[in-house]
Amino acid sequence: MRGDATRRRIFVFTGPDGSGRKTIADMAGSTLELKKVLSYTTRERRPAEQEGQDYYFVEKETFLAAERNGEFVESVSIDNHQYGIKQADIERLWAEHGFVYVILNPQGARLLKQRYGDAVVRVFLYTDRDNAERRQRARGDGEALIAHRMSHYDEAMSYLTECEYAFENVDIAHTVFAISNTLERYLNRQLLNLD
Ligand SMILES: Nc1ncnc2c1ncn2[C@@H]1O[C@H](COP(=O)(O)OP(=O)(O)OP(=O)(O)O)[C@@H](O)[C@H]1O
Ligand SMILES: Nc1nc2c(ncn2[C@@H]2O[C@H](COP(=O)(O)O)[C@@H](O)[C@H]2O)c(=O)[nH]1
Repeated sequence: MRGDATRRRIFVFTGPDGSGRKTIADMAGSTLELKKVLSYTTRERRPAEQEGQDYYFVEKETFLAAERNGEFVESVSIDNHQYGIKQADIERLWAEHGFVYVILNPQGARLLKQRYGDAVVRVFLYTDRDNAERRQRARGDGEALIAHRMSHYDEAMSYLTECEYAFENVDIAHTVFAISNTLERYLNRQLLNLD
């Protein structure tokens, strides 16, 4: 059975802003056929984003009611917006698919690890400050927002040593290949355990 405790893993992609977490997580997730656990957020949807594919976009009142109801396994406030992952979503996808992934900031990654222990495998992605800034600028982010995010760069980087794996994301294809190889071994190990 795919969802039993020995086959459940949640791969958490984390790291500083601009390191390429979303890009790499979605490519590695697709390569390894992992299911994505979507976050709920109160921030506005960006033009390129789709409801139910990038996030579940909800009103603040809806988010807070779910939070009071204990539905989130972790929730954080970033730049006055709420973000969170629901326990029911993780457990449903575990039951259906076994191997899932999420994209979280280091604070959320830490909370998820506390909650699910060995089922959580954290993949820390990083790049140097110049690259992180350049990438945000290249996608059109404003200077004030970039400066604000970069003020958290050192704090986010300090989480690297707590994570199970860390990869410098220089070349996208190379990074996805290295991560997929690493996590593939995880999936195979689980398959062998069942034999
Ligand atoms: N190795 C890479 N080389 C060049 N550009 C990259 C690389 N990885 C990602 N990018 C680009 O950098 C930008 C930021 O990537 P992404 O959105 O995946 O980062 P993130 O860590 O999720 O950051 P944020 O939370 O700020 O969105 C995107 O435009 C993406 O296409
Ligand atoms: N702890 C959590 N962090 C989350 C969640 N969903 C996204 N994120 C992180 O938020 C920031 C901003 O994301 P953006 O899409 O608004 O640019 C980024 O660091 C994400 O990784 C969540 O549910 N919990």
